[in-house]
Amino acid sequence: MSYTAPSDPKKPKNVKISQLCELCHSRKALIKRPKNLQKICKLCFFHVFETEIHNTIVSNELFQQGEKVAVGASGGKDSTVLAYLLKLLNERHRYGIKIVLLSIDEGIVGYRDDSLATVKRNKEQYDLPLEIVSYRELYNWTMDEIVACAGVRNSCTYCGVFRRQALDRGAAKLGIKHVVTGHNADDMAETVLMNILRGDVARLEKSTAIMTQSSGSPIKRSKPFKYAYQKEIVLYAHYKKLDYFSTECTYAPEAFRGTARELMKNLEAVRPSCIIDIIYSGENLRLRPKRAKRAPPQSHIEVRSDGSVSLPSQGFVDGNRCERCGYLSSNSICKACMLLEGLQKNRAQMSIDKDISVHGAAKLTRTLENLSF
Ligand SMILES: Nc1ncnc2c1ncn2[C@@H]1O[C@H](COP(=O)(O)OP(=O)(O)OP(=O)(O)O)[C@@H](O)[C@H]1O
Repeated sequence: MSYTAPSDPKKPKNVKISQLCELCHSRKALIKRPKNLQKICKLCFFHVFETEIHNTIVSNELFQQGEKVAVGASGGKDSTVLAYLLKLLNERHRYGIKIVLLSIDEGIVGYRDDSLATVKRNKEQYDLPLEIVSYRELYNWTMDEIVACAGVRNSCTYCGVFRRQALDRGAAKLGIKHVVTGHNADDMAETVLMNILRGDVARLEKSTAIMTQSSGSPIKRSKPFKYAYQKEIVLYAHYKKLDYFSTECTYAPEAFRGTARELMKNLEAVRPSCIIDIIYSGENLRLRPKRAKRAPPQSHIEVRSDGSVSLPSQGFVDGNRCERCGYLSSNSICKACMLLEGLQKNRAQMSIDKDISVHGAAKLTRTLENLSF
């Protein structure tokens, strides 16, 4: 096939045809796309990455003109790129949305305080309003205190339940009904895999939805990065020189999620498309209709053998309010309040044990190790 000389005046000299970008055929390829191994230049990478996110937004009709949207901003790579890109695409394609950064301060010293400093800089860099809501003000606990009381094993469960509710409450405070998060394709494939491995069909059914809404809540959540590979998000942040916080959470990810993540990484190394393929499989799974007869509702918090926590399920009623905190909840008592109750009991028990302990710190350590809900 004959090669047509590019019209790009910046065409590099002394570059072999095989080294040229596979899309524009004029600039030198610098990036091997993790998604499809295509060799492309930096500008074409920016263009395809931004276009793919725009296509996801448009084809799923994520936004409406005039809508106020809160970006769940943690200061990490995903949400930083999301905030930057949404602002860019909103201006370029006139979505007509109003973007606000919404950060949750979980109270993890040496981690969240540093990442929040990044979000505060992003606020200035992108000229977007920022709202910060803390676990301390909502629950009177910080994650550091929760881990000291309940151990590190279930920290992700506490943090996940509290963060979901905190994002909802933060959005409600701002009069916003749509929260977007930086969950990416890797996160989604990992969740599908985890639910398959656990046989958790109820969660499996919902795990690939781009837009979700908790029963009883007026606030919807969406994931514009549903099809974006983590490695491409990192490359984009790197080449755009975005200011983000790259330290992992002080508390390790939930044991089983960590294993699923490792498995996903190994699969991706052999077959990069498997991330999208798993999402595609999840999207097309059709589960058998549920049988009318259901197991009696679980009335206690169960700790599974893999270390994860299962919360009791009750009859779902839309528009309900939690009897304790008064916030919208599909259950009579919301999950956050159930977890808080367990924590309060543990705190009381711990202080009794501490008082009567003859071995002081050793006894307290033993108590922490034996705690379960
Ligand atoms: N403290 C927080 N405040 C606001 N939003 C958050 C917070 N933590 C997580 N999120 C939202 O949930 C998404 C997924 O969070 P996760 O903890 O999996 O982090 P992640 O994959 O490392 O993402 P990121 O790189 O944005 O931190 C984030 O991209 C962000 O939109």
